[in-house]
Amino acid sequence: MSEGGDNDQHDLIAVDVRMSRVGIGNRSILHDLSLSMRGGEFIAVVGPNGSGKTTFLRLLAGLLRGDGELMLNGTPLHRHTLRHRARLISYLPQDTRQPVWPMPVRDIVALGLLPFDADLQTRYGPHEQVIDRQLADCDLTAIADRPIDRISGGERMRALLARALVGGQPLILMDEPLTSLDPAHQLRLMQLLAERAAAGHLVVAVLHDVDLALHFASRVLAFDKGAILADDVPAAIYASGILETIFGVTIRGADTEGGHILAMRP
Ligand SMILES: Nc1ncnc2c1ncn2[C@@H]1O[C@H](COP(=O)(O)OP(=O)(O)OP(=O)(O)O)[C@@H](O)[C@H]1O
Repeated sequence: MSEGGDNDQHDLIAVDVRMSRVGIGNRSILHDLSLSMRGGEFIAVVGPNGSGKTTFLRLLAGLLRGDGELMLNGTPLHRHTLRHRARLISYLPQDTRQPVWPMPVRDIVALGLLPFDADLQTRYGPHEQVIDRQLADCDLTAIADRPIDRISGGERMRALLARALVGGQPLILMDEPLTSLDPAHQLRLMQLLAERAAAGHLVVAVLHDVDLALHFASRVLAFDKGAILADDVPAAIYASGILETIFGVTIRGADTEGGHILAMRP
C-alpha cells in the first residue's frame, strides 16, 4: 500500500545482481552485470535503442532469467512466491499501453491493489482514500469515472502510472514512463518518483530524456550493446562524456535561472 498503508517493507528493499549472461533463446542480450541497488535510490537507465534496457528491467521483474544470481532482500528472486513478488515489485512495461476492457479509470487504478487484497470488490471501501490520493497525484480526479478507452493517450498513460504506483511496492520498475506525457506531467511524475525514492523505495526507470534523468535521478546506469558501460552519480556521468559517446550526439549544458539544463545537438 502507499505511504501510511500496511506495507512497511519499502525501507528494506535490496537487489543484488551478478549475471554473466542473459539471453533470449540462443541470443545473448546482456552480459557481465554486477551491481547492487538499495531502497532510497532513484536509478535512471539510459542508453541507445536496443542496448538492453528493457531486458534489464524484465530481468529485475523476474520475467526473464539469466546465468547467475539475482537476489531480492537476500533471497533468489525466483524463490519468492508470485504473490510476494507482486507485493514487492511494481512493473510498468513499455508495450501494454492499449486498454483491453473499457473500465473506468478509477477501477484500472484500483487493480494495482490486487496483490494486497484479492477480494478487491467486497473491500473496495477501505481502499477509497488510497485510490483517491493516487488519482489526485496523477492528476486523474476529474476523469476518474471515464472509461479508459475514451481518454487521451497521455491521460491513459497517467492511469497506468497510477495503477503501478498505488500499491506502494518497495521496488518500482518503469520502462519509459514519460512517453506521451506533456512537460508539466513529465516533471510531476519525476517529482513523484523522487519522493518515493526519498521515502525509501527503490525506483529504476528507463528514460530517454537525458536532461530529466540527470536532474532527478540519484544514480545513472548507462547501457550500450548489452552491458553497463557506466554506473555513477549524474554529475559524474555528465562530466565523463559517456552519453555523447553512446548516443553519438553532442550534449551541451548551461546554467540558467531554473538550474542546469542540457541540450542535445547532432
Ligand atoms: N524477444 C526477443 N527475442 C530476441 N531478441 C530480442 C527480443 N527482445 C529484444 N531483443 C533484442 O535484444 C536487444 C535488447 O533489446 P531491449 O528491448 O532490451 O533494448 P532497449 O535498450 O530497451 O531498446 P529501446 O530503447 O528500443 O526500447 C536488442 O538487440 C533486441 O533486438
